[in-house]
Amino acid sequence: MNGLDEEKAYAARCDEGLRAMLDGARLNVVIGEQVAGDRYSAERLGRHLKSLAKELTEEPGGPPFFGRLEFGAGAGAGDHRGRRYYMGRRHISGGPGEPPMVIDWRAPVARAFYRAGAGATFGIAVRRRFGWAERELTGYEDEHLDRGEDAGAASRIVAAEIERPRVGPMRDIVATIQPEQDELVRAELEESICVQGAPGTGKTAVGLHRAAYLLYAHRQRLSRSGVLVLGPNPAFLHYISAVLPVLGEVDVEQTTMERLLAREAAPARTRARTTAGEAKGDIKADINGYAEDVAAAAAVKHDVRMAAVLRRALYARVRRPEGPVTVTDGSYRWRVPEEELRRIVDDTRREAAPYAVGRERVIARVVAALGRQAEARGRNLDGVWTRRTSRAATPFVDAVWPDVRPEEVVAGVLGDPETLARAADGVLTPEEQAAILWARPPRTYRSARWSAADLVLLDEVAGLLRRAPGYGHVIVDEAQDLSAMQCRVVARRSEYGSITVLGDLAQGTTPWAARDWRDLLGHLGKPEARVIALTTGFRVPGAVARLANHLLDVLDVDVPPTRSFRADGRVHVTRTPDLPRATLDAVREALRHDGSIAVIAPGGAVDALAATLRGGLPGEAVGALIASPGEPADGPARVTVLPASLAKGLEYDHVVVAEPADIVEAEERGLNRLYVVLTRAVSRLDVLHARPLPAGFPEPAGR
Ligand SMILES: Nc1ncnc2c1ncn2[C@@H]1O[C@H](COP(=O)(O)OP(=O)(O)OP(=O)(O)O)[C@@H](O)[C@H]1O
Repeated sequence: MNGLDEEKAYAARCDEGLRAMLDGARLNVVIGEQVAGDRYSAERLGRHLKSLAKELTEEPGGPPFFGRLEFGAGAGAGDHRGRRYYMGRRHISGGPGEPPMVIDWRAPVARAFYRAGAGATFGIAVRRRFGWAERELTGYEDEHLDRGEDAGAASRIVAAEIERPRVGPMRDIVATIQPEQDELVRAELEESICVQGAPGTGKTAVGLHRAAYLLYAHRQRLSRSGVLVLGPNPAFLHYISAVLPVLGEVDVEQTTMERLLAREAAPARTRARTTAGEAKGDIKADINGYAEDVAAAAAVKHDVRMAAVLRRALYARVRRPEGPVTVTDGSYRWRVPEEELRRIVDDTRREAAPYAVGRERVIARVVAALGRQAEARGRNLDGVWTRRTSRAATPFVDAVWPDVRPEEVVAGVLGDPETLARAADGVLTPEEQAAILWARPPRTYRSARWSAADLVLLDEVAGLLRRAPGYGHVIVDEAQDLSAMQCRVVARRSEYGSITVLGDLAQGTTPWAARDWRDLLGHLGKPEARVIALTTGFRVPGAVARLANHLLDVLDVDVPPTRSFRADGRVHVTRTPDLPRATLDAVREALRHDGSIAVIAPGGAVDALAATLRGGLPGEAVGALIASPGEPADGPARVTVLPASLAKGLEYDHVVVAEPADIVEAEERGLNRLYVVLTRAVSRLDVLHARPLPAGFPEPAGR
């Protein structure tokens, strides 16, 4: 048998091993349900075994391994001296008493697979990478690290994986994680990190693999507290949704800021209208019927000063006690004098506990003061007495420290000029106050119609009222677009956990997008987080990277340019008098190649372009002419038409950009939007324009 046949035979044994594990897990579920001593333990054991079986069943039929390590006999190999390990997406057990057939890519020894090079071999003699076509093992590549060989990223198999045409949702990168990415994936759970990465450097990939790694390394802790992944929009979530399940992790919550807030909010808040405009991040949406000042209102609502305004508005409800509290208790009357009540309220405020906790404390302290008098007269202070006295003291507490809902506070601020003026005095200018005031306030807070920005304000107040439990780890993608107030939403959910912040200052497109990571990290509650730059692009080819780097010069952000990993690919910039016709021609040309195709245009032009393409393309390509990106392109239909505002985070083999000048002019950070759009291309980029190219766009000559 030659080497490849031997490896194929091993792969076949691994498949059997995996099947045996699955059968065993299924059997255990059955036995577990029958053998447990009592119903409680039967249920617990059953649940545990079922989740193990589910994890195994979620495993798609991918290759059982992607790499192999052979450690040398030298001291550098430590405990691994002379051993051989296969690396795969998941662990495959050997027979009883035998070592595992495949080691999980997250196990400690796998670190050597990703990081070793001729400079630091980690004791490895030979690193082998396997090439697969679907389930068929097609070849392998050896690097004799002990002889100074180190193909690194120039490995044929690594290059083929990175340059492959893209179809459907995002895939995992476990076979080809690069050393600088692995460092981030395996950063300690306690450490919060911020990854500034140029387009296509693998930020999203790193974030998702970090989630999978942390769940492996800290399973118990994180299965209690949870891991949350926040993405920019539902299309992006759809695009990334398959990665973690493929890695065996099915319990990670992946959502957007709006969905998180709408779900966690009280029923009244879920009536928030997230209009199509707002979902796109286009804040010209109609909030409370007054479209004109919406951009100005959103800018103020997302400003961190709103936190101070809301705090003041909430605590303005706390009143100075007037008069004593008296409670009749049988033939006695107990009395707490006004002076003592004032002390209780003042002391409680000084303690700065959440508002609802403060209220509980005031009740408890008033009851304790009454109790001291009762006890002195020999009363027995049992539970009944305490409950009755608490009830008697409640009208007083309602007057000085009222129970309140977040909706009441926010509606008070947005709906009543006087309340707002008091809370915002010296914080917001009169113009800013006018910008956020409802012109037609609702009759009560219950009938208020909230905007996406209002959800953030409601969450801020909810956070002032009581502390939310939070997550063990939060991963925030496209974080540069978060406002200060949105950062505080994340901070509240990761106060006792850590975060991974992923983003690119050059891709900031919201009016409040960050220009400096330190400010943003401060708002996220992790000012000390390490900021690491990734600069090697694995998506865009060299020609696209050069074009994007040109644009970077005029974007006014301090980020390093991209170096493309790839020499292939091409860019065509074409002036045309007939944009729809030229788009159709470009898509026809693109259909001659493999992979996905996107036509990215200003929002207003999408419908007309889609209609043109539908009219001019063969039937089978038409099925996927959709405005919702990220959906798997089934069959031969491979074309997506999407607005520039939805392109963030996505990638397509062939990208046709229609009219860059219109994309730039459509919004305040239009040039950043264009930068995002241009960097979606994996292989080929067509830029079509009828109007002159926007300022900052390099002249076509020379490319
Ligand atoms: N080590 C790697 N091996 C193979 N493919 C990789 C690697 N790193 C990244 N990629 C691929 O490169 C592409 C870009 O990665 P990803 O989307 O994570 O980048 P990003 O930095 O989030 O990009 P953007 O800022 O543009 O959204 C993806 O297809 C990803 O799978």
